[in-house]
Amino acid sequence: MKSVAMLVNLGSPDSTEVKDVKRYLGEFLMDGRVIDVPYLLRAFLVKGIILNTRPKKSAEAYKSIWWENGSPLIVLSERLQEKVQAHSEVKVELAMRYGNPSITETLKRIKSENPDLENLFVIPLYPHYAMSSYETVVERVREVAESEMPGINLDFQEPFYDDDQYIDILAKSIKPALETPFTKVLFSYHGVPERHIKKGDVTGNHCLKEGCCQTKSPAHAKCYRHQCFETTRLVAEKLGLKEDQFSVSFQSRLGRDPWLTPFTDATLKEYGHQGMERLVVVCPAFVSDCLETLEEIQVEGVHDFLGAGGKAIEVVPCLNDREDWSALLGKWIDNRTTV
Ligand SMILES: C=CC1=C(C)c2cc3[nH]c(cc4nc(cc5[nH]c(cc1n2)c(C)c5CCC(=O)O)C(CCC(=O)O)=C4C)c(C)c3C=C
Ligand SMILES: [Fe+2]
Ligand SMILES: [Fe+2]
Repeated sequence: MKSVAMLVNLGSPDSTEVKDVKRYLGEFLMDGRVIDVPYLLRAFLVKGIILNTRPKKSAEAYKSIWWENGSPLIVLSERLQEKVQAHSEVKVELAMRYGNPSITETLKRIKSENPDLENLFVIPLYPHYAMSSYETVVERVREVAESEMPGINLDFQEPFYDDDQYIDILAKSIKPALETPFTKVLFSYHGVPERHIKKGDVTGNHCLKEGCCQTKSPAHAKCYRHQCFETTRLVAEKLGLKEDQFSVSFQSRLGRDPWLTPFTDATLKEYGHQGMERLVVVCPAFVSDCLETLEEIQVEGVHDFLGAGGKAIEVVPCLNDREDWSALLGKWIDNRTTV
């Protein structure tokens, strides 16, 4: 069956100009799986409130991390695509959920370059299931493919939060930071509103109760919190970390609804106040470094920790275009496709 593979990451603005950041945030936040309220209320919140103030502030943040050749997230995703291609027999394409290269533009090009295409294998570049990340990629690809490439078989890589080879690579990426004596490893994941976890609970009655994420349940197939805890547990086990040598927190919240806790910023300040000797931070929800790791953690987070009295902190880079990670993606592609 003639196949093409497509990696999909979140996306970034086209530039750090306020108008481009505004367009990008508009597309991102008008996604009903990100701000999950009825359309009219969402339009009021996003267009009437958020887009009046946030783009200017976000543009400043993007300026502080932007590279000569563009957004780190895009550049790193392109490098990853190139490396994965070197490990795969089938053509590997790249699209972004928001901004460019868009899913629509990419599927149109794939179709025109491969008139005999039968199968598209999609890898959302998220280890964990969240309606605002993994699920929105799957649904958007389905929607666009229905009009741009009807009849083509669609196959999606499942969230890989507990895949043994992925865990091994993540553990290897952290190991060098643990060669210097350390106090703790903080696993900081992107946050989501608690409501999203409850919405994804197929049992209707499992999530966000005492010990829920540690109690076996069919809800876990879509429980972002459980999957983050599992990645943490498996990596900690691989690295031989004791219970008091690691913890989990959630970063990047938006709005006033309850989001997953504990928050990363509060945790970093608390560790700083304790005068912690040496903290290692890793952000496994992101496979590519981006605004949320380079600015929120490496600049703001480090400043918060050291400012509160912490002694030393090291932030582990995301997997980015590591050779072992690129090879694993290439293997997943070749196992699921034929040229
Ligand atoms: C793990 C993946 C992500 C989830 C889940 C997620 C949920 C989520 N995000 C917002 C709001 C924003 N996120 C922003 C940036 C951003 N988010 C992710 C990943 C996930 N988001 C990444 C990789 C990035 C960085 C993009 C880049 O260009 O580098 C932003 C934009 C920046 C800003 O203005 O702060 C917003 C806004 C919500 C509301 C949400 C879940 C409901
Ligand atoms: Fe759970
Ligand atoms: Fe986000």
